[in-house]
Amino acid sequence: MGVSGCGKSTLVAHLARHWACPAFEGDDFHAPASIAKMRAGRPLDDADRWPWLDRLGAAIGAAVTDNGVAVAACSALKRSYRERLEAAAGVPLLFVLLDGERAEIAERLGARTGHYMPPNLLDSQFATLERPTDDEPALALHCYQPLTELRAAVLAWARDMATAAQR
Ligand SMILES: Nc1ncnc2c1ncn2[C@@H]1O[C@H](COP(=O)(O)OP(=O)(O)OP(=O)(O)O)[C@@H](O)[C@H]1O
Ligand SMILES: O=C(O)[C@H](O)[C@@H](O)[C@H](O)[C@H](O)CO
Repeated sequence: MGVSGCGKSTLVAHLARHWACPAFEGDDFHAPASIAKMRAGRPLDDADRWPWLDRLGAAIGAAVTDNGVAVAACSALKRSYRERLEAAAGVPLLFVLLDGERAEIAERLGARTGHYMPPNLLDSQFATLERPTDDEPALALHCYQPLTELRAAVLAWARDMATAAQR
């Protein structure tokens, strides 16, 4: 989870390779009207996001039921979005926040090509972001770290969470 361009899709691809598990790209679950809205430089609102979270959550839930584990790249900016996603999945979810400074993420977005999300929506992404609090099953990492370090941190944390859940 995290704002546009923080590195969600990149990390998810690495984790899916490691776990040999299904991977979902949140961008693929948006309604065409939502993609058009973002492309036009207008941020999504709650009404745009609820059905999107329901579709993505259902896909995650089905994959976890079949496979035991799945990973997904989803902004999940507000706590209520994370709760909605988990309710739609029907299985416990763990969240990894890729956090960073606006300037550095803006630089990454500026360098990225072939994506519909305009960099000028970054301010609204940060304004909407509710960082997970201590009572959420979430790990916060700095998105500037090399991917190998991000992956290692997630794998170690997920192992600990799985062990704790079995106790
Ligand atoms: N750990 C990293 N270090 C350096 N660059 C990275 C890292 N992770 C991702 N990037 C680069 O940052 C850009 C954004 O990454 P990515 O598309 O994975 O972000 P995202 O959060 O999935 O974005 P969106 O939500 O807009 O789809 C890409 O150009 C990617 O190559
Ligand atoms: O909640 C949102 O506003 C959206 O999910 C956006 O974050 C984009 O879909 C995505 O991140 C692509 O850049």
